[in-house]
Amino acid sequence: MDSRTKGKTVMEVGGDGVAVITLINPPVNSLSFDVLYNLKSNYEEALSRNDVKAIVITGAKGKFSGGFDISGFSEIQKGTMKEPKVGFISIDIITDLLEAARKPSVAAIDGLALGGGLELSMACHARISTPGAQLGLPELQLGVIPGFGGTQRLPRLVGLTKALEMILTSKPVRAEEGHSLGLIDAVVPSAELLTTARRWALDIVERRKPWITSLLKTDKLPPLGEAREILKFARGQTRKQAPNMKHPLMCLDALEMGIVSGPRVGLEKEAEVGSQVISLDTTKGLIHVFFSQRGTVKVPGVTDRGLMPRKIKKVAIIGGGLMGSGIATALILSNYPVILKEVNEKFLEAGIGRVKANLQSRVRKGSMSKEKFEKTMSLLKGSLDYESFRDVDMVIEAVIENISLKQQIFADLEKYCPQHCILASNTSTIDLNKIGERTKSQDRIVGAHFFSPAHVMPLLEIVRTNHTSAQVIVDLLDVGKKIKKTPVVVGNCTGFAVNRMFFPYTQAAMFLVERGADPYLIDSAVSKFGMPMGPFRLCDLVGFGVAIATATQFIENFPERTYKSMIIPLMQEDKRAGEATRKGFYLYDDKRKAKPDPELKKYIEKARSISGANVDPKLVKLSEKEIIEMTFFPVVNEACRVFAEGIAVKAADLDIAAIMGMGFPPYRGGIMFWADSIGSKYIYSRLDEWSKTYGDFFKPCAFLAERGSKGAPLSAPVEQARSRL
Ligand SMILES: CCCCCCCCC[C@H](O)CC(=O)SCCNC(=O)CCNC(=O)[C@H](O)C(C)(C)COP(=O)(O)OP(=O)(O)OC[C@H]1O[C@@H](n2cnc3c(N)ncnc32)[C@H](O)[C@@H]1OP(=O)(O)O
Ligand SMILES: NC(=O)c1ccc[n+]([C@@H]2O[C@H](COP(=O)([O-])OP(=O)(O)OC[C@H]3O[C@@H](n4cnc5c(N)ncnc54)[C@H](O)[C@@H]3O)[C@@H](O)[C@H]2O)c1
Repeated sequence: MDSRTKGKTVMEVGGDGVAVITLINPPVNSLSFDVLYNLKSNYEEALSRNDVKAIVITGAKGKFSGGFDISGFSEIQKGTMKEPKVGFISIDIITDLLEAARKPSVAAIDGLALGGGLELSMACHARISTPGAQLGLPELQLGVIPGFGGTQRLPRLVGLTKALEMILTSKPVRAEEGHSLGLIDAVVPSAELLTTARRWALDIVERRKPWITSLLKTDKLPPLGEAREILKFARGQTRKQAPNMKHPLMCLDALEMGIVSGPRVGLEKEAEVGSQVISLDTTKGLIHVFFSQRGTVKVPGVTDRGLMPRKIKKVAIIGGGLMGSGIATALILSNYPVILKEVNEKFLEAGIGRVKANLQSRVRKGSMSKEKFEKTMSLLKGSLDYESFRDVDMVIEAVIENISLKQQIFADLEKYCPQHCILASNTSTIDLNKIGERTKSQDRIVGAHFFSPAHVMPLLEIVRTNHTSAQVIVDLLDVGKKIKKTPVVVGNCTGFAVNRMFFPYTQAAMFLVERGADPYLIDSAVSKFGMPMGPFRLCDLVGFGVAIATATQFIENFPERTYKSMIIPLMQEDKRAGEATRKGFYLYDDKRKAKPDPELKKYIEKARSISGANVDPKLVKLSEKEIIEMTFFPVVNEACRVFAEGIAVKAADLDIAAIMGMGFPPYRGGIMFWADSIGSKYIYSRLDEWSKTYGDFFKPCAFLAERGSKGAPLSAPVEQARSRL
């Protein structure tokens, strides 16, 4: 491949008169402009050659196409690439050249046909696929819309309701379902794919198979009135589920236009809207997240050293409580044999019971068969001692947060486990160097910080000390991938990245409430901003025991910037400790529905009298924007400290940690991306002002002060970071 080009196509004309065009752009044959312009040239040639009767499009190396090259969107956003004329690709090339050609085209789909890949195939006159192929239009997930005719052709091939489901959920269907929906014409084994597609194309020429132009089909479309009702319902649902995003509604506009005014007008609307969405802030955020999520596994000095992950054949977990049972579930679900160690029979049985319950819930929901359940459970063995640890490749300790207990366990592990065995701890706050103090195994000690519930939450913080070997990190990154987590490698400190960022968020909320702000209005503003719930609802969910234990660690380690509120301890004293006790900041009914509690005022007033805080009329009447700034700018401040200290290697890793560990809205691009969209100068000036009025909790750190003074982006690489890694 020419080093300046990004991808290409090749065309081979067979003796049978079929031109086979192969999309080549590893790793997923994405449709870059180079690929698309090459495809256009191939078509022009094939259509002008007398020896070509029909065309087959396929993808190299078992993948049809993962869609439009997403980096093209970033380039258009940055202005480093010029946007082609609106509709040039979808109308001029895909519709007028390919679909309207006098020679038929057949798509031969192996592996995946996503986004623009599926759209290209839908413009062909038939689609043949292999059994495992995935077919979908996931564009909305990226903040864009299907822009190569997908909003017009998919409803015409599979019906309006199914098309809306596929587009709005971004979920792909498998080939078999695609076949029954009418999206795929035949499913054949991989080895027969090309021969079947060639034959099918010639059969169309010879009129033995129908010549179907997807764009002109109408048989699957409902009558206009019904279609309008379906679309109205879809709009309502979309407004509810994605209130802060415009592009899903814009996508529905294009879809509706095609149904009401015909597919050509629909294509034009799609092209117009497709171009507009690229510059939306939410789209910039989502595209940043796509690449950042894939970037977390690229760790300078670790993953660029040619190290191969070692095979982890067996894992042991110590502690079958909330976290240990969740981690065990995640591991056995990915076929790792697991030993679960507990202190006695009763606790062991309870731990195994929790794993069982996690899997049974899948069986109940129909996402796991009974057979698979039995098979998965058979990978889990219980133990009360270390004898069975002699051949394990990795241990994950998940006992209660107690330093001396963890130290004793690690000393025992060194005695019983083989020398190559990775010794990981799931501690949320404790310094790993302290945990390993009584061993000589510092190079294989690492943090494997899962989030609760561990079998559901997608983030895994891999915590390395100055001694952890690169090989151990590479091994854990591989395990993370296999158990379908997004790993973020961070340095060793109290709270690591996520909990350090989380803490000022809840602290700021307590600060505001002690000065007269309404906790329910804070929760409402934060939910509207896009967090799954507000800080007070979250404290109730986590439980006050955990909240106090975490706060204690932060007060000990970062006393200068901890706001010591008594609201939670006072409620805890009265045995109202959050959702589990049915009372916390909210009251909970039998269905765990939260409702505000007028009695909360009493605790707030008492806490206020202890801290000596006064009601501040300005803070009583905060706007939603001000609430967001006063709760999230302290988070940005802490994220800056984490970045400056080298706890996170890249700002984008903090974006992913915030999204996956805190529930920060992905369409805002993550904490650092969002901060940069507001500007370091403004954030610095607000924090500086608040720190002068309200104290050191808001004091901007040196990194933020430095970048803020120049208005420099917070996410730009740290040159002189004091590496803690
Ligand atoms: C207005 C003018 C502009 C022109 C008009 C545009 C009109 C838009 C047309 C179209 O409708 C829009 C689209 O098609 S948007 C793209 C839709 N496709 C997707 O959303 C798929 C995204 N990819 C995935 O979901 C997954 O990557 C996968 C394909 C399922 C593969 O998953 P797997 O786990 O195996 O591998 P990953 O680690 O995810 O990816 C491997 C590497 O491949 C890169 N990559 C994947 N897909 C794309 C892509 N579409 N474009 C560019 N790069 C892609 C990914 O980044 C990884 O790269 P690394 O460098 O990290 O290895
Ligand atoms: N709860 C969370 O949300 C969360 C999130 C991330 C990390 N963590 C961390 O995970 C760890 C475990 O937390 P948890 O919430 O699962 O606690 P938990 O109390 O639910 O479970 C701990 C389990 O460890 C067992 N145990 C104690 N000593 C043991 C020993 N010597 N051998 C075997 N088992 C032993 C206990 O019997 C108990 O079942 C802690 O370090 C915590 O900080 C917790």
